[in-house]
Amino acid sequence: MTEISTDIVNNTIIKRPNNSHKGTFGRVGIIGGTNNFGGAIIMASKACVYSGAGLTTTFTDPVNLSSLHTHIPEAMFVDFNNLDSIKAMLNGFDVVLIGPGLGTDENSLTILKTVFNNIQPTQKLIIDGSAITLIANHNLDLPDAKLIFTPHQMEWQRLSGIKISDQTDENNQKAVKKLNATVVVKSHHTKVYHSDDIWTNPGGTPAQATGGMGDTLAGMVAGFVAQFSDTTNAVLSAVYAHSAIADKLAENQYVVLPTQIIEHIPEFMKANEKKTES
Ligand SMILES: NC(=O)C1=CN([C@@H]2O[C@H](COP(=O)(O)OP(=O)(O)OC[C@H]3O[C@@H](n4cnc5c(N)ncnc54)[C@H](OP(=O)(O)O)[C@@H]3O)[C@@H](O)[C@H]2O)[C@@H](O)CC1
Ligand SMILES: Nc1ncnc2c1ncn2[C@@H]1O[C@H](COP(=O)(O)OP(=O)(O)O)[C@@H](O)[C@H]1O
Ligand SMILES: [Mg+2]
Repeated sequence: MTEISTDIVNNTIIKRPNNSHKGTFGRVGIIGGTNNFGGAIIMASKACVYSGAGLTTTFTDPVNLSSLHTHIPEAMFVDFNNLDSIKAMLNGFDVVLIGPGLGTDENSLTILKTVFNNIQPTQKLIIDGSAITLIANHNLDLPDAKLIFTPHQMEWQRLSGIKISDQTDENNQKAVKKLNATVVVKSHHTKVYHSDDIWTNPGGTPAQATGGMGDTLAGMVAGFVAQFSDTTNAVLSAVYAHSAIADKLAENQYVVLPTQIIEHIPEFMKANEKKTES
């Protein structure tokens, strides 16, 4: 087991090339936010944009539209009930994130199945929150894509069948290999599993125990994976950055809000960028 180091982070966040444009930094589609979970998709979308993704499109319930644009006008909007739009647009994304606030009703299931049936093997698909619960509840087959899961311990129990008390590295790793995915098992001491490798996140604080904290992480993972070529290192760097920002804020705050973490992402990335252009 390896601790995620600042070396990984500093070598992942590259200095941006001068001859770049928004297309250089990835196109991301983010899907979720039923009418009662609009905050989740707004936080995920904002975290993705603030992490530097070039173009972010949010597929959500139309009830969230004005709120989404008030908080993050940089994100584009598509009605997630329009399955034809999902089908037509999905393959234009480098990265798709599905699940924050998606909900677990029939409509949510239909949206998830539409994504699974249309995603391509070359695309990166991040699966979080309700989408994980839906896969477990309906025993869904996973699509052929580059899969990244970001469950908390109960979502991991639902997906893997491993009770929280039995979630040892050995048991988790066996389940991860069957999924053929990168898995971020979130807790007060988050671990990242990929093939034979296991990383532990050195940071994190109970000041982070607020709804929306994982939605924010999922958006950061999407933004990092969209920009940085080594996908595993991008995931590790997002996990590290999320808690490192929180730890810093917690020096002076009893509670750290997800939206406060989001505001500090660009500053963290600047302080931790690679010193030479690559
Ligand atoms: N503002 C918004 O729009 C928000 C929208 N949200 C959206 O809501 C959807 C549902 O997600 P969810 O995580 O809230 O509910 P669920 O999947 O039932 O899991 C909770 C159960 O798991 C248990 N548990 C055990 N270990 C745990 C651990 N380490 N971390 C966390 N939980 C742990 C826990 O145990 P307990 O706390 O009761 O002890 C409880 O029994 C999802 O789409 C999400 O994106 C939220 O993000 C909130 C803000
Ligand atoms: N006590 C804690 N110490 C460190 N990190 C925590 C603690 N409690 C929660 N977190 C972090 O907050 C996030 C919670 O994710 P999740 O439960 O999916 O939140 P939500 O779905 O409400 O957005 C994870 O990244 C987890 O590691
Ligand atoms: Mg969550």
